[in-house]
Amino acid sequence: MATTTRKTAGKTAGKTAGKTAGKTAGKTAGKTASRSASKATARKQAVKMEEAGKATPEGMQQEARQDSEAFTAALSMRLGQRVRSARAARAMTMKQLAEESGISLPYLSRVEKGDGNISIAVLYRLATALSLPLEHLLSDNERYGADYALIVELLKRQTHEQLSEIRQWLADYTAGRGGARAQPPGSLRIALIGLRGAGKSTLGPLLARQLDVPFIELNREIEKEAGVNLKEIFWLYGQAGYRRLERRCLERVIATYPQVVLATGGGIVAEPATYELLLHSFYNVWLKAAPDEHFARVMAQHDARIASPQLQQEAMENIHYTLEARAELYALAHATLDTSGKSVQQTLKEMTRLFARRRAA
Ligand SMILES: Nc1ncnc2c1ncn2[C@@H]1O[C@H](COP(=O)(O)OP(=O)(O)OP(=O)(O)O)[C@@H](O)[C@H]1O
Ligand SMILES: O=C(O)C1=C[C@@H](O)[C@@H](O)[C@H](O)C1
Ligand SMILES: [Mg+2]
Repeated sequence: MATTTRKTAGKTAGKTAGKTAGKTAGKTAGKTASRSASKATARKQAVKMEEAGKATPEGMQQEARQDSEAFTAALSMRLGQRVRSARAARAMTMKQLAEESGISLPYLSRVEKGDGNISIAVLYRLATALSLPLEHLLSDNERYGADYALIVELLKRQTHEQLSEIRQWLADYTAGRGGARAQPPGSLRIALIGLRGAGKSTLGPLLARQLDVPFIELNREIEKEAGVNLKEIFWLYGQAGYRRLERRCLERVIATYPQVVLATGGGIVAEPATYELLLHSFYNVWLKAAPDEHFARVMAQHDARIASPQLQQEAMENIHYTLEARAELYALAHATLDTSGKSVQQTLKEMTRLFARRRAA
């Protein structure tokens, strides 16, 4: 009885929401003739993107800059295809899915055709009715084949420690199968990672001199590649453009230097594909410091730029929350050196000891 009541209530709420969403979408589309014409053009472009294989996240991001309507249409189409194929895999009719999810049949039909500006609440109801995690409908996992979804499920059942081992094992396994990224025998690629003021640019050249290997500052390589400075790169190409250049330059450093000390940009760890490549191809050292120390060091370097108390407060807060958000990622490094309360020379000594041990091992 209780279940029936809950189901009915859910259905009614769902139907209303679905209908409203449908109506709103309908109203918007039908408002003016020119709007529906541009919608049709967007859909045509979306089909072209699909045919040209550009409906990948990267392709869509590029296209998005050119035409955001085509991007939205391509996204809706993909979503519709995923709903349709998940429904088909469960041998559910459209009517059954509409009933189970509490979404009106005409609206579901539009969603499946890629013609519904679907809300997250409706999407959640569809995912629940299909007994799928919400992200399944949003991600482009189908690109990776049927094994991928099963591997993800397997991984979800592992502990953090087991996942760490599995990642390492996978890295070795792919390297053993000719992965070009592995460190060749005798190679000594060291990457320094950490937040602003960690000491990557200060300690990097000192360590490289001691080990008698080249020192590379990744941000300088990125500037050389782009032909403009970092500030202009962000201004011209945005964060995503910077990340693409970062990836390309990292690949070039790997291909060029079997031995190197690399100072990375602080945000490299937030880009999973690039960070995986870095972890895979370098011995990574996290230069760790307390947030207050990061702040004091950055202040000492740029005090003219953050002179007002309000800006100082903002900078301090920024360091705190960025470090908190990245700590788990930085901690994946092969070694961590806590530099808080230590001089440059003390930290350098610790690094030297670390690599003497590694070479001896
Ligand atoms: N133990 C220490 N290790 C490293 N640097 C230290 C230490 N103590 C003080 N410093 C000072 O902290 C500053 C570190 O700045 P540095 O530019 O090397 O950081 P970074 O990691 O390259 O930052 P960014 O991400 O902004 O490039 C330098 O001025 C350095 O002298
Ligand atoms: O910590 C960061 O997010 C960044 C640090 C810089 O080195 C650059 O890599 C970029 O400005 C981003
Ligand atoms: Mg630096």
